[in-house]
Amino acid sequence: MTIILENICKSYGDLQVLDNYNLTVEWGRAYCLTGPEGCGKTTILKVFMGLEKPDSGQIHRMGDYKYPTLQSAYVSQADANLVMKKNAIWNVKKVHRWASKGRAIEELSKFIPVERQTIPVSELTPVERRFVEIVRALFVPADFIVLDEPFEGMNEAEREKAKAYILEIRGTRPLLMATRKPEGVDFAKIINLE
Ligand SMILES: Nc1ncnc2c1ncn2[C@@H]1O[C@H](COP(=O)(O)OP(=O)(O)OP(=O)(O)O)[C@@H](O)[C@H]1O
Repeated sequence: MTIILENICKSYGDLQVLDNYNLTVEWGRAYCLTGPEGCGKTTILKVFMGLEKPDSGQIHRMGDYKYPTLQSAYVSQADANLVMKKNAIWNVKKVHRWASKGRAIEELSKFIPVERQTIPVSELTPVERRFVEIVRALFVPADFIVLDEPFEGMNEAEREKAKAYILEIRGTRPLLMATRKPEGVDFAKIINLE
């Protein structure tokens, strides 16, 4: 399955963020969009997932004649998918009605001590919250993996741990990520938007 963004244009008011942008994402491949703050990385991820509608241009989801969008495992920037007053287990479990609490604890325990899994995620450190977002996103099956600044704030050891977890669960699914600084991103083709 190949997903192609073709001649995508997107503006917010007077600000043109994407001007005839093209991207081909092939099955089994990993890509990392990089570039300075505000250059349009998150916008591309959202257009790719079908969360933002482009002003013009085509999105080809080949082989996907039945569904308007594909299912994405999405790690959003700045913990946008987390409910801050709820705990980590609740945030992971809510991703799917069939998700089991036992499995949520098992996965979270790879990154966060059990006693910290039951406090509101607002009281976790920013890096712990990144781990919750990653576990949450990868908890249920999806067609592809989309990561927006997944390793933000992490030291090298934390990043390597998160990376190994993501790559193991990912299998052969396509992966698209975005980051201002592609440090340690040796698993993806770097696409510089500058
Ligand atoms: N919903 C929106 N309404 C108005 N402006 C927006 C909206 N979303 C994004 N923008 C603006 O579009 C530009 C591109 O935003 P985008 O989030 O895609 O950039 P980015 O490269 O991901 O930046 P960062 O590195 O900060 O995450 C920015 O100037 C941003 O302020």
